[in-house]
Amino acid sequence: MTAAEPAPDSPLGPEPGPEPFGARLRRAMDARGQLCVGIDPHGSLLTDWGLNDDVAGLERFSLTVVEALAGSVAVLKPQSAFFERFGSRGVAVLERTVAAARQAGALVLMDAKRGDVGSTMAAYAAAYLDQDAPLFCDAVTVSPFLGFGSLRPALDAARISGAGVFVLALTSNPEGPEVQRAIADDGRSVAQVVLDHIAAENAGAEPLGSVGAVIGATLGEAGADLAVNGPLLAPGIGAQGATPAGLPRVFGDAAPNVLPSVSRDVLRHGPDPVALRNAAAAYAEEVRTAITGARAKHRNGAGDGENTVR
Ligand SMILES: O=C(O)c1cc(=O)[nH]c(=O)n1[C@@H]1O[C@H](COP(=O)(O)O)[C@@H](O)[C@H]1O
Repeated sequence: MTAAEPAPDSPLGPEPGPEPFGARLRRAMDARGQLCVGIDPHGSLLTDWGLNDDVAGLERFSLTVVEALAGSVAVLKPQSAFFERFGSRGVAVLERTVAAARQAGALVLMDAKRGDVGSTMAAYAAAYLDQDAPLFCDAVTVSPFLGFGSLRPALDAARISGAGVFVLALTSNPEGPEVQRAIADDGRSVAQVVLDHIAAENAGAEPLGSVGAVIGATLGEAGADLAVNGPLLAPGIGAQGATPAGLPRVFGDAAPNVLPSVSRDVLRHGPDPVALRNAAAAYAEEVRTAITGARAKHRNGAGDGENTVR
């Protein structure tokens, strides 16, 4: 029995669990727009902001982004690597960044891309998806390339704590296809196998499942069935060359569930909080225009549909 289930003989029925991540994300995207801003404290950005590339600079940078954006952007996505490079003091800054962002009303997606054998995956789940953990987040990115089943401890922990899990499927980097487009024994691509597992996890969830897929906005077209009933994190906008206008072509009918993500192309506007906020708001508006425009076109019978090819 998991912590979310009632005792079989309980006269009280099930305790209401925490609200699932998918429902919280849907509400946040409806209220704030479909946009995730990455907190990626590159050394070069710290320098451009007039900060030292040290722990104090890291903290100033990260908390400035939180202060500027956590009240208006649906999701903030700290990239763990940029904090880990400073060792335990960097991780302490990451803890404070996550806490401040959640406190200010943003959902926090930890970009950690963890993946390991199931027994070790349980420890990663304990690190990010247990409500009592110092680094507890609303969601975390994970890698399925040790087999989707190896992610089970994270999927179970997320369900119990009302958190989300974003599974890499078709990443934005040019090296991804050699693994992700490889064809499995049954004729599906590896990415499609991952997507089908995600769809099974999200079956019946309303308004949106809590297991997401990572699909690069850079792909041009997905070439996979993206109907997973879950959020689709779409990194690669801005510095990697993708644009909000290109989203309908990649995501087709799944566009309402897309969470486009931008890091450097928003962060470069700092340290002025107003400039950061304006840059994020401009992206959120571009996304809204692209997605509502594509829906209107679809209603008039000219939908894209490229995303449904297997
Ligand atoms: O999981 C991710 O967020 C991710 C997946 C992916 O396929 N491509 C990708 O760029 N990312 C992350 O998204 C961010 C992109 O940053 P920018 O290129 O500066 O917008 C980085 O933190 C990447 O690690």
